[in-house]
Order: sequence, then structure tokens, then C-alpha cells
Amino acid sequence: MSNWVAPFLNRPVDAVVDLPGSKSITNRALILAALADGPSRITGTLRSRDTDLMLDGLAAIGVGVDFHSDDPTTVDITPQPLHAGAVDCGLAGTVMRFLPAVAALADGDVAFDGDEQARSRPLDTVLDALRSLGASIDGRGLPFTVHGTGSVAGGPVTIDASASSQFVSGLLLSGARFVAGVQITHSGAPVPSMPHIEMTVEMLETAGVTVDFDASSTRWSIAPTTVRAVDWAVEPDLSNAAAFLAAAPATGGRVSVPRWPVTTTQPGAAVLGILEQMGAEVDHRSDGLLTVRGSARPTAIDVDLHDVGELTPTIAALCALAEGTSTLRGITHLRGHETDRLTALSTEINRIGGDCRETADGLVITGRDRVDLHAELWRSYADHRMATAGALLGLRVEGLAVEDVETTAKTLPDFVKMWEAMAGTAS
Ligand SMILES: O=C(O)C1=C[C@@H](OP(=O)(O)O)[C@@H](O)[C@H](O)C1
Ligand SMILES: C=C(OP(=O)(O)O)C(=O)O
Repeated sequence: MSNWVAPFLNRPVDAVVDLPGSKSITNRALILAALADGPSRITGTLRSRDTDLMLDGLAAIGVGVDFHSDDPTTVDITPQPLHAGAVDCGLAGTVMRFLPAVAALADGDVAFDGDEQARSRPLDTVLDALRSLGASIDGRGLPFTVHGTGSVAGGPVTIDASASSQFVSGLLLSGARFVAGVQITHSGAPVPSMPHIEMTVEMLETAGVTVDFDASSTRWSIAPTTVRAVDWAVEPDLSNAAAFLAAAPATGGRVSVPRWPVTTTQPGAAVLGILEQMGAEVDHRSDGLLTVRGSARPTAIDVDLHDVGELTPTIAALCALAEGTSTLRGITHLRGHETDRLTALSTEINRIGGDCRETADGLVITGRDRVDLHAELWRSYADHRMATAGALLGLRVEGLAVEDVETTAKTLPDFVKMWEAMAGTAS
């Protein structure tokens, strides 16, 4: 675990940053490929801790995983009969919430564990739902064991998915393989991160699985059907792009990202509208090059991030530098992310001299001029997005060190190299 002094810039940033594949698309493509009716090739696969844990977990229960020797981002997935094994979830929500339903289809016991910090992430909803759909599972959270019998009865299930959209996505991704399919009803406060469920639905439809859903986003239904093999091309990770793009308004500079998709289900795309509201300019060229330009100091915003919670650390860091008081709403569920992100962000922003207050459903942040902020150790709480938020503030706060910067490997192992290259300080 090392402290990394983030690059400080007293000039505007000017860089092009090419991002690797999306974590969310990669881990969905891997599950769908594992359950499909034939082999699939995935290109642009993100290679990071979360996606390698998914690859390892699938391989541990029998799925064929073959990397191309000359390109580690191209992987061939061959479905095989699923058997007993052990799965390490690390701190990955997508692994701990998507793989149990796959494991229930295995013939044998599948033991799940993960990082100490993962044990406090909400999970019992998925395990209870699978039990009520006919699976046999010991445990209410990590560690737990799925006693797979080779099939899952499936059918109707009511869950409260207000703590995480991944509860719905996890059941949908395997639901077509259940004997009676799956009919999910959500009962509770609104489900967060709805675009991530839309991503699940769109990828299922691409694999030939029809999902019926209602306009109020409380019911999703899948009939038992074959999951067709698809050769997936993974888009760049737009949530990881957010911190790099925010460097433009943070320094009054310019950051471009190639291969930005014209249409996407990735919630990370919402960062563009938010940066525009904060005063940045956005340009998307026909060749896919996306550019964000900042000029004056960013302006404060009042924004509901319920649908795009994973952008919060980046936006909060920018708000700490903005002119005025910002309100970030609709993000209670962030208390169950990698860490309690509302407490972590307010603690760290206040420790460097900022002004951040937790509210019932978010944060209120009064921006400070950079001269009023001071370099302290920015703690990461084993949260990749806390580390990248620290790096963003480090561009304006000379000497700010980010603790445990290696935690960025959860979704972006090359973060330090890429950030230093963006800042023009790479050795
Ligand atoms: O399904 C997915 O790929 C994700 C869904 C969201 O989870 P929550 O609904 O728990 O916020 C998001 O925050 C996470 O980073 C990835
Ligand atoms: C919440 C996140 O991850 P996870 O998939 O582990 O929930 C995230 O990446 O911001």
C-alpha cells in the first residue's frame, strides 16, 4: 500500500486519454457468454481486479476461458457444464451479486468469499431471492455457499432493490436459464442506477433474451429461453473517463477521449451534462473523439445522482473546487458501495480544508479557492473512486498524497501511469 503524491498543475491540462473497456459491460458479457449456447469472443475486455475476479470465478466452476496470447483484452469464452468450485469476489459488487445465480445452475457446492470490507456490502436480497426461486444457499452474506443442483426452479419473486440495481441485474442475467424463467417485482424505495438495469436488458436482448418490463421500473420478466452466443465488443469505460474529463474544468484545460460511443447505456455518459452544467464545453466529433474544455473556475450545481451514483466521487471533488455551494442528491445507496462514500468524501474533503456536509440523501459542498485547500494524506478506504477523486484534487492542491493508490486496480490498473501522462508529469 503506497502513498502517491498526485501531479500538481499550475497550468491548464491538455491531453488525450484512451480508456480501456467498461467494467459493467465486460462483466455482463462474461456471464452471458458463460450461459450461452456456444462459444463467444469478447474484444476490448477490461483487464482489472473486478473483471479478472469474474473471469477466475467462471473458470473455477468450469467455464472455458482462453486469452489471446498477443492481446490480453481478447478472450474466448466456452460454456461447459458448471461444477463445484470456489469464488473470490474481492470487493466487486458485480461478482458478488451476478455470480450466485450462475452458481445455482452448477452441479455441486460453490463457496463464495471476498475482502473483509466486502462483507458489509448489501447482499442478502440476492441470496434470499435465489432461495425463494428454489436454490439452496447457506449464509446471508459473504462468506456463503451455493449448493448447486444443476437447475433452478425460477418463477416469480419480490425483492427490495433500493440498495442496489445489481440485485435486479444479477437475477435477470441468469433468469433465462431457470426452469420457469424469472418474474421480478421490486417493492420499496426507487431502484438506483436504473441505466445499469437498462444495460442488462439491452445486452440480454442482444443475446436473444426478451425482457418484458413496465414503465414504472418495478417489474421485469423473462421466459425460459436459450441465451445466444454473441461476439461482444466492449466500449471504453465512461465512468472511469469521468475523473480524467473532470481534469479539464478543474484546471481550465482540455481533455479528449477517443472512441466515445454515439449511443450507450453506460451511465458514465451523464458526466458530460453535469460538466456542462458546471461551465465546461463538450464537443463530440464524428470520428468519436470527445473533448471537454474548461475555462473559468467550475460553477456549483444542484444535481440528483440517483441514476449515476458511481460518478459521485468525481463530481464531489470538482464541487470542492467550484464557485458556490453544490448539492448532490439521491445517493443514500452510496453508503453500501466500496465504502460509505458519503462519509468518506465529507471526511476527506474537510480534512484538506474544504467544506462538505452529509445530508439524509447526499452531500452539500461549498467550494474553496485552491489556495484555501492544503495538502494532507487523502485516504482511499480501499475505494478506487475515492483514490481517483483524490488525484483530481491533487491537480490543484500541491503535494496532496493519495493513500493506497493501488486500489485503482479494481477497475483501472494503469491509473497512475495514465494520470501522470495526462498531467504531462510521466517520467
Ligand atoms: O451493474 C453494474 O455494473 C453497476 C451498478 C451500479 O451499482 P448500484 O446500483 O449498487 O449503485 C454501479 O454503481 C456499479 O458501479 C456498477
Ligand atoms: C459501486 C461500484 O462498484 P461495484 O461494481 O463494486 O458495486 C463502482 O465501481 O463505483
